Amino acid sequence: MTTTDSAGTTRKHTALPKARILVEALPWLTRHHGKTVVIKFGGNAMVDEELKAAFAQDVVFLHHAGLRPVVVHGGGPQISAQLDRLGLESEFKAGLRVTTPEAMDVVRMVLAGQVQRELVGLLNEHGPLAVGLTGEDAHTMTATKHYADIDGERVDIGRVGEITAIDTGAVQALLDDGRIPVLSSIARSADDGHVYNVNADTAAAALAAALGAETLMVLTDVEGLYEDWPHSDEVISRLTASELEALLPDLASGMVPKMEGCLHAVRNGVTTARVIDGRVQHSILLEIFTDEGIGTMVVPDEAAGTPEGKQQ
Ligand SMILES: Nc1ncnc2c1ncn2[C@@H]1O[C@H](COP(=O)(O)OP(=O)(O)O)[C@@H](O)[C@H]1O
Ligand SMILES: CC(=O)N[C@@H](CCC(=O)OP(=O)(O)O)C(=O)O
Repeated sequence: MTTTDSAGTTRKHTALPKARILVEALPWLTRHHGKTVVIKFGGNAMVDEELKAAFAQDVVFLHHAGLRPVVVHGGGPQISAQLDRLGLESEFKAGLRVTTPEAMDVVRMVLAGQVQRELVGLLNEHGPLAVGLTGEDAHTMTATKHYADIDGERVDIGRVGEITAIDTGAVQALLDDGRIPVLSSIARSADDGHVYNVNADTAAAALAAALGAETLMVLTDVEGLYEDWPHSDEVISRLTASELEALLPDLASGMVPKMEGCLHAVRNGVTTARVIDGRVQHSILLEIFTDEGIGTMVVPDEAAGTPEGKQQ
């Protein structure tokens, strides 16, 4: 926009579009204030340094905007790379890593010792905010051994866990203290004392439900849930829990735990679960604070009649 004053001087105003963006954020700031948002940062979305730094900025922004962000991180590709360096194979069944006791040591080392440390470090460049923990800490997550269901058969896939209980005490205390909890998806079993490898999408969804979060946001390396993957890249922008349930048997690999997690979350009190493209810089801010919803949004059946778009 330009203006011309009485002396005939023309000035270009560049600030207005920036102000518009801030004003557009106002209703979303009001709506989300004080609400808990669980953000799952997938290993495949952690592709470069700039993206990781932008992710940290977004999470810190949410914190300063009055939301209560909780990060659950993945690290599948990072675990596979380390196993490979050690000459150990990566095998997946039903979308889950077959985890031998030897591989479990590597999973724990990479998630808690490498990926979590890196994210905590990036967040803490903005202040003393992030505190890392695993599901083992303060019994935040308790697991039991999970068996994969492959064509109706119960298959042993080693030290893979499913969550049986969540104690939100430590996470709530950190949030109340103005911190940003960063969780690795590892949990101890109360049955046998072993530490188990839990899929990070499943862990994030279970935590979102236990915390009574408003939003579960899953950042990955695709635009959202594709309708006919891998044949088309048409993203499903919104679907209800029942619609998602009907789709689940046809989903493949990495999307299975993600969409099962979204379903679990919205069936257990979370208002919306979203799968968004973590390769887009500042995708979290775009999703939370602007009118343009991106990715796939899952809503409870009761919300079926509400308008399209970011109304939840
Ligand atoms: N219907 C689908 N829509 C989108 N992606 C799909 C679909 N089915 C399978 N995928 C695969 O799921 C992958 C994401 O899951 P995953 O590799 O586990 O990522 P992350 O590390 O983010 O958890 C995508 O890169 C894609 O290859
Ligand atoms: C049981 C199981 O498969 N656990 C995952 C845990 C990490 C994870 O989920 O990472 P992403 O989110 O990056 O895929 C694994 O070992 O790869």
